[in-house]
This record gives sequence, structure tokens and C-alpha cells, in this order.
Amino acid sequence: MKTLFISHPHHIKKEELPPTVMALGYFDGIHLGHQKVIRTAVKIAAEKGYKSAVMTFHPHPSVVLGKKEKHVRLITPLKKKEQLIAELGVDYLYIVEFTPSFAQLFPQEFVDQYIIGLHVKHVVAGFDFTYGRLGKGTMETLPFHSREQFTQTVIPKLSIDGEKISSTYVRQLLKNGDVDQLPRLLGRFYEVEGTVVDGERRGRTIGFPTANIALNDDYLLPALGVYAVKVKLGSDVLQGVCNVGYKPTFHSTREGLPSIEVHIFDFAKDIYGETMTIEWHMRLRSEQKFASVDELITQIQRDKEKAQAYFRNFTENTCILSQKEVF
Ligand SMILES: Cc1cc2nc3c(=O)[nH]c(=O)nc-3n(C[C@H](O)[C@H](O)[C@H](O)COP(=O)(O)O)c2cc1C
Ligand SMILES: Nc1ncnc2c1ncn2[C@@H]1O[C@H](COP(=O)(O)OP(=O)(O)OP(=O)(O)O)[C@@H](O)[C@H]1O
Repeated sequence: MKTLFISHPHHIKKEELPPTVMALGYFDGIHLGHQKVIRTAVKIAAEKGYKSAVMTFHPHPSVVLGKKEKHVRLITPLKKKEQLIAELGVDYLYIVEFTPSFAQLFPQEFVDQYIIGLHVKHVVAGFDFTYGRLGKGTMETLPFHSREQFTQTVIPKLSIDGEKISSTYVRQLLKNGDVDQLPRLLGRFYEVEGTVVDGERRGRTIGFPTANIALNDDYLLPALGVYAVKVKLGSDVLQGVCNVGYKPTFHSTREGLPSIEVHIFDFAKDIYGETMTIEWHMRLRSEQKFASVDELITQIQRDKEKAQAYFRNFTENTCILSQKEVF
């Protein structure tokens, strides 16, 4: 896949780009709704003999249009989004810098400059996609704005339990710690990537050495608490338990970002400085303040047993186990 960064106003001549079938959207999470939109663009491109393309925007529109948010954490930060889009077989990724002046474009200007002007022959987007100033352009107005230069496919709403699959829904589940529900929306477990860094080196003294993780990008974290996780280290996939929190047993105040610590089962290698991907499987409990270190140790042992019970029942095909089936 070829990635192009485009700043507004752009000076690309349409002849410099191949004719494409383009999927349009912000696409945070590349959830099943997004995958349907993108796969449809890839399929139509193959049928029509054009290249497939995805147009996305960066940074998140709410950073630019928003009132207070200066920094938005994402389900799939740009690099991860790029990787997932490439895996869907897309030929071109256009990343348009989302600036105040870009946001001010009238719907017809957006279509002229960013669809017709980028040699798009067919657009694929979801039923609720909007474009142009104040989101005034919709899939109903797109045929009018197309000046008969391209055609379009509208993807109907993809829902689960009566709720639209959306980035907002994924964010809500993460906020509640409901990571076991995410495969139903994402088609995969939720993942974050980080580097193994130095911790307070207490873990080994209590019998549960932990790898402390510094995130490599602006990932959204699940709610504070303890989780059953898998970790990817090079080509190894290992099981473990992860605590996201402030370790109230040892610290009376919450300072800075929460720490992310993984205890990997049956593992004793030195992995400082290595890249680790955490795959979030199931929430086990909230973080607690224990009266003694012994009580904490007893609880972590229970966490480990619960996680191991979960992984014993786990098969890739039926990965969506409910809490009830496990406990
Ligand atoms: C599975 C797991 C559960 C944990 N739960 C708690 C907890 O409920 N309360 C707490 O204060 N610390 C909890 N911790 C954090 C431990 O206090 C921490 O791992 C230990 O202090 C070592 O920290 P260090 O690696 O920074 O040295 C948990 C750690 C793990 C791995
Ligand atoms: N559940 C869905 N069914 C069909 N199309 C969808 C679905 N979710 C998103 N799309 C389409 O995918 C593209 C990208 O979606 P976008 O990232 O803008 O929104 P979203 O996932 O609905 O998230 P948000 O919660 O932020 O609105 C758009 O064309 C959108 O209409």
C-alpha cells in the first residue's frame, strides 16, 4: 500500500494519481463497519479495474473543531490504522491533514478538490458519512455534488444487539473495561503496543515479576483494573495478567498516567527495551488497596488462576466467551 500525506490546499493534479474507488471516513478502530466499507471499495475496484483507496483525516477532527480536547487518544493511532488498512488489501491511503481551513470547505469544494480532484471514479461510504463545512454534505447530496464525475455505493448500517457498531461504542466499552465484548465489534481483540521499561522493581520481590509497559502511541487504555491478556513478543504469543492502575497498596496518591504492568506466566527472560503488544481478553476485577502485601499476593494468585481458567476454555473460533461461562 502506498501512503500519501495531503495538506490543504493541495496542488496534486488528478492525472498524477491513478483512477480509484475510494472509501471515505475517519476510521478510528477499523471496526467491522469500517471493514465493510473498505472491503467493498476493494471489491468494486477489482471489478471496475481501478485501484482501491482509503481517505482518512489526521489529526482527529475534535482536536481541531473541539472545545477543550487538545489531545485525543485513539483506538487505532495512525500507524496502527495504516497497518490494518494495508491488511485489507488497499492500494492507496490518502491521509488528509485536518486543519481549520480544511474544515471550512463547502461540501461542493470538498468534492471538487478531494474527490474529483484526486481522480476518484467511485466513492464508498457508510449511510451516515458527512462532508464539508458543518458536515452539511451527506450521502443524499453526494450524487448532486458529483457533477457526474463519479458514482457511489452507500453501506447500510451494521449493528450489533440493535446498536450501531461505531468508534463511539468501542470507546464506551473500553471505558467500562468490557474488553471481552470488543471482538464482536472489531473482529479481533483490542491491542496496544508499547516498550518494556523499568518499574519499581518490587514485582520480583513479591513473586510476581512484571513487565512495565510505556505505550508507543496515543492509544486509549481500558478502564483501570486487572485483565487476562495475551502478549506478543517477537514471534512469541504468551499469556498473562495485566494491571492498569496506580498501585494504591503502595502509593497513596495518583500521579501522572496509570502504570501498565504484565505478569507473564512461566516466563523469566530479560525483556527490557523490547516491543510488546498487549491483547486485552477479559476484565478480572478493579484495582484495590490491600491492607498488607500478603493479601495482594493472595489476590494476584487468584487473578492468575482465573486467567488460566479463561485461557483453558479459549479457542480462537469461539473467542467471545462471556464472563458467566468462565466463572
Ligand atoms: C495481576 C496484577 C494485579 C495487581 N493488582 C493490584 C491491586 O489490586 N492493588 C495494588 O495496589 N497493586 C496491584 N498490582 C500491582 C503490584 O502492586 C505491582 O505489580 C508491584 O507493586 C510491583 O510493581 P513494580 O513492577 O513497579 O515494581 C497488581 C499487579 C498485577 C500483576
Ligand atoms: N456501523 C456502520 N455501518 C456502516 N457504515 C459505517 C458504520 N460505522 C461507520 N461506517 C462508515 O465508515 C466510515 C467511517 O466512519 P467514521 O469513522 O466516520 O464513524 P464511526 O465509526 O461511525 O464512529 P463515530 O462513533 O465516531 O461516529 C463512514 O463512511 C461511516 O459512514
